[in-house]
Amino acid sequence: MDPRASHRLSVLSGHLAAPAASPPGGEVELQPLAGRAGSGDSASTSYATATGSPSSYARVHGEVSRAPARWRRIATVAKEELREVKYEKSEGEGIARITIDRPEKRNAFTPRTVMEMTWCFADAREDPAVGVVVLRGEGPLAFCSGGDQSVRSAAGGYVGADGIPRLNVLDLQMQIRRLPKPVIASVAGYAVGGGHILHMVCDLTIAADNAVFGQTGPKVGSFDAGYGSTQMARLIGQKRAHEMWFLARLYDAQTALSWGLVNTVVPLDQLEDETLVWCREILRNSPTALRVLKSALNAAEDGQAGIQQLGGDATLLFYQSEEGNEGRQAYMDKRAPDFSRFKRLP
Ligand SMILES: CC(C)(COP(=O)(O)OP(=O)(O)OC[C@H]1O[C@@H](n2cnc3c(N)ncnc32)[C@H](O)[C@@H]1OP(=O)(O)O)[C@@H](O)C(=O)NCCC(=O)NCCSC(=O)CCC(=O)c1ccccc1C(=O)O
Repeated sequence: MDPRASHRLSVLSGHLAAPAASPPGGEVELQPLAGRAGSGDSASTSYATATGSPSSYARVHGEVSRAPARWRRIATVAKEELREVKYEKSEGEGIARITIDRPEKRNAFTPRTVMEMTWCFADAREDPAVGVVVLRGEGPLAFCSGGDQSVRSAAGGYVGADGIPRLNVLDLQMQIRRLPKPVIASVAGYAVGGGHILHMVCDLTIAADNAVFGQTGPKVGSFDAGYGSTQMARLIGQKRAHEMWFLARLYDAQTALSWGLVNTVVPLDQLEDETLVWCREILRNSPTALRVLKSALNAAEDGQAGIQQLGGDATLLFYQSEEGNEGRQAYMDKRAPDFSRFKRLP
């Protein structure tokens, strides 16, 4: 563990020995996350204190529950049976979980896998009960090993049952970027090639300690000159991005953490729990704040499309305001709008 985190934890363990008063609902209590290996930084975030005792915020909110979720499997989405992806929602919690389900191929994706993921992400976006989406791979060996090379065609893409070559993962990347809810990549095992890019376009990445990251494109005659290059350079810097693409090496989870490619690293057997805790912590926060922040954090990188997303959020909020509705109502009433009661704040 990071020595700073270890020091903070030991300082705080004295203060946290007795559970804090539980807020109504009793689901949470303040206690250290014992045995957690992580970046240290994130492990200690909830406990950071300037006074030596838990802050009033920490006392009120406490730690989130680590109880297992109750997952409900959804077998059909958009009237299509899911064959290469598993889709689940947590009962009563607001978490949607999408699992690439081709472990025998290290979760490599075909055009069909990508379409199924697209349907699931669209469903998660539309469902008002969903507040956060998790993307992961089936089994401990791979998050995703990129495009399935056995269906890659010289005709210019990956080919499915319809015989049409596609690079539809590029649309999926944009869908994740523009989904107005947080998306977390939960990575066990290999995240390589197009699979590495998928985790990079997610908002957060939680890695197991067996996770391995890298691009293989130059070795297999492929590259991603879109987000796969630009987002990588934003995350880890130009020199490292050049290294990652030019040498096409694979890197372990600790290296990925030190490079800023992932948010935290946890033991493999804690990956699911830790991902749940992050989801639950996010779900406590204001959905509108999260939505606007996601747009804002992506706006500069995404150029006009990013500003459009952020601008859309502003319109959405304005449509909910009295001032916005005065304009609409006046039009419907066939009268001049009266905006005089709305202040021009400095
Ligand atoms: C992932 C490995 C490092 C794992 O190694 P190991 O644990 O030793 O397992 P293996 O024995 O190699 O694999 C088990 C089994 O799975 C098959 N398999 C694994 N990955 C793939 C794959 N990507 N395609 C097809 N099959 C795969 C493997 O052949 C084995 O099958 P057997 O029948 O048992 O032999 C290692 O497997 C590995 O290096 N895999 C290849 C990684 C790779 O090169 N991926 C493709 C990179 S290119 C890409 O993803 C482009 C995608 C794309 O659509 C795109 C296109 C254009 C622009 C942008 C994009 C974009 O994605 O952004």
